[in-house]
Amino acid sequence: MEIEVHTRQRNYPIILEHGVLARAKEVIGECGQPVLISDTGVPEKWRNLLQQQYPQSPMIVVPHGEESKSIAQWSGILSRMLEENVSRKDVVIALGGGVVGDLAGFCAASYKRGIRWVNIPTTMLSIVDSSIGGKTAVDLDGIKNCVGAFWQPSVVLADPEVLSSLSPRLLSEGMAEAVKMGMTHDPGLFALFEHDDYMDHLDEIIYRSLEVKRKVVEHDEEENGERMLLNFGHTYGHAYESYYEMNRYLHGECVGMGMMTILKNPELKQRLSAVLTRLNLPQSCDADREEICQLVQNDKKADHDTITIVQVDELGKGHLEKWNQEEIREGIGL
Ligand SMILES: O=C(O)C(=O)C[C@@H](O)[C@H](O)[C@H](O)COP(=O)(O)O
Repeated sequence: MEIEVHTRQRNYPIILEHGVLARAKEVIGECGQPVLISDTGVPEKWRNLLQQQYPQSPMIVVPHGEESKSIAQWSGILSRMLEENVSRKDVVIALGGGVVGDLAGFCAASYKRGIRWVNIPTTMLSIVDSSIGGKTAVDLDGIKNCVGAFWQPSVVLADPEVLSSLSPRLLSEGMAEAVKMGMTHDPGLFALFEHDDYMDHLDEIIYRSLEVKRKVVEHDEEENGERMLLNFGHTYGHAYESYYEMNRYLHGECVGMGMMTILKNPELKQRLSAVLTRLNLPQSCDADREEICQLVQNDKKADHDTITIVQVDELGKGHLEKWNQEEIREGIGL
């Protein structure tokens, strides 16, 4: 199945197809001398499957984990690309989860003022969420995604087969982003998680999430309004990630806790809690609340005294609110 994403920067297809990684080269077509970027967390069989199709291309493999989304890794990869004589006609191919996509995408966005890139997500989180929309970034001084650019990929290859090698924890954290999109935009998507057989609907979960994301990105490519809704759960979620120095909880786990922190409607909160329990996702943590408030106030999206947060009072209808310092404190029960 092909989903076409229309943006001002460029239009591109998401190819959602079982087994598409095995025929990546055929689908991608002419792309100069590609540079492959992956991480040590991507099983060798997937890396080999891509490398076999591009035997002449260098594959740059960074260590697995959020620490790789750094200025040091970014600059190291750019130097390597220069060394490999990568030209403006060549293409970066990212194979991995959100970290690889964000890092490789930002390398593509910044190298020689921007070259094409292809994203091949290998985690649930990156398939349903981060691989589309063109947000590329690295972290700076503990602030997530502080340095980056909107740089849309040229093709996204979403192959659900790669999920077979994912741990249950990684699968669940990715589901958290799909749950989020259900909460803000698609009650039917959320409802799929309210039954124990949700894994039987994996393809539908992926498709519906991609459709939510596509529509939002098409309406608001650079996050001036509607796209902010995709930040549901992220304001406190990013603060939890920073508090634990990006290594105790996974991104999706923090988003789950962030949604529970911010949600006020008791009935919805109960439904979300039941879904998170089903997915084995944490709902709260022992972070110091004063420090969390401080981190929220320093969020890159805070606007001096206020921050725009996303609230959901009715399932499928996220809305934006401006919160001041006091409301941020109240939000976490201080
Ligand atoms: O694509 C978007 O827009 C999103 O907000 C998706 C988020 O789930 C994702 O975590 C995103 O990378 C966060 O972006 P940021 O702008 O808060 O750094």
